[in-house]
Amino acid sequence: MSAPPILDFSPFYSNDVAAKAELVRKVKDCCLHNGFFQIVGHQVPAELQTKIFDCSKAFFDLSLEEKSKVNKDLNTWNRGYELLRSQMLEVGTSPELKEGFYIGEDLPTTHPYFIEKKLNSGPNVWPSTLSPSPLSLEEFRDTTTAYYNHVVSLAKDILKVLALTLDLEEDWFNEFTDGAVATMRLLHYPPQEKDSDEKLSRGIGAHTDFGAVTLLLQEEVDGLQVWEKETKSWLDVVPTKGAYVVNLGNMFMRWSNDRYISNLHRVINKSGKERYSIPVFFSGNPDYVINCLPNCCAEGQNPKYPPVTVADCVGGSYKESYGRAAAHKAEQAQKGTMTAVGNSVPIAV
Ligand SMILES: O=C(O)CCC(=O)C(=O)O
Ligand SMILES: [Fe+2]
Repeated sequence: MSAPPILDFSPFYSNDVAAKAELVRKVKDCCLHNGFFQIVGHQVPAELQTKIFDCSKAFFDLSLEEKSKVNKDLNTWNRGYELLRSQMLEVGTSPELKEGFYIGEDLPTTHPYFIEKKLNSGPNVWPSTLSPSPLSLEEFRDTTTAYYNHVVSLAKDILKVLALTLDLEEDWFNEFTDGAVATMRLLHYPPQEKDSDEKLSRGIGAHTDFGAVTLLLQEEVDGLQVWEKETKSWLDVVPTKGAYVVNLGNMFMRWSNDRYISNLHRVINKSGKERYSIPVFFSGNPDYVINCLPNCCAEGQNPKYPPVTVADCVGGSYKESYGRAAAHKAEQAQKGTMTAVGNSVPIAV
């Protein structure tokens, strides 16, 4: 088996019943194998994909002082700038060589999700300048918002296909996708130093994603790798222009009673170039209760996991990973090897 296969998603939008059934079959194979596939033939405009990378570069080119004005530590609902080395997903490695900018649905402070502190919900935060980039702040906001909406809509279409892979009605996930929370992060991975310790250095450490499904757009620089347990090796996911790398998260694996896989992946940027990528994490309606999916538990057997709300399932994983980075940094600071300023990232759920 090689890197995640590239599937043509366009039959989902056509009347070609046979081609759609074939797509469903291929997606199902991937879900059972390692939970990763790539798609082309979606409806996210190529032009928007290019524009959002321009926005991402303009943001990360800002001075640290400017980026720090929208530091995500300044709010508790996971919006804004995440410093280099804030996260540590792989136990035993160094904090990760990446910086990020989090955007979600722009909910007003009067929205019930915000009032009730529901999973990563609240207003977006925006930089106050993009200078010297020629992009205006309005273009930045409009582009990132339009892109986010397109990808969230694609995620819902992918869930329709996932329903079909489980012999369920196409709209089976509607209650889960209505009022869903999804978080997008613009990511920038500076090139790893050539002499950095390979065993410890990570753009993002080996991890599985927390939510239901992740849709990732990579720019042209590679670095993403997916674990293959059969050969115990890391497979490179070479960027394909315009394609989404789609993977199932831990919550979907739990939901399917471990029938479908949430697989390990990581990023090591050895290219010597700046790497940019944009994952969108689709979590679902925070109040929805995840309870073993139909056709995922053998007759007469009990599901492996008790019911859990989306908010508890996804929120718990966030807390754990950021806590790990904070603890590591505190330890380093105590040893006098690193300052502990601005590293802990509390997440409200
Ligand atoms: O940047 C990438 O290619 C992967 C990012 C990722 O795995 C994540 O943010 O969870
Ligand atoms: Fe990931």
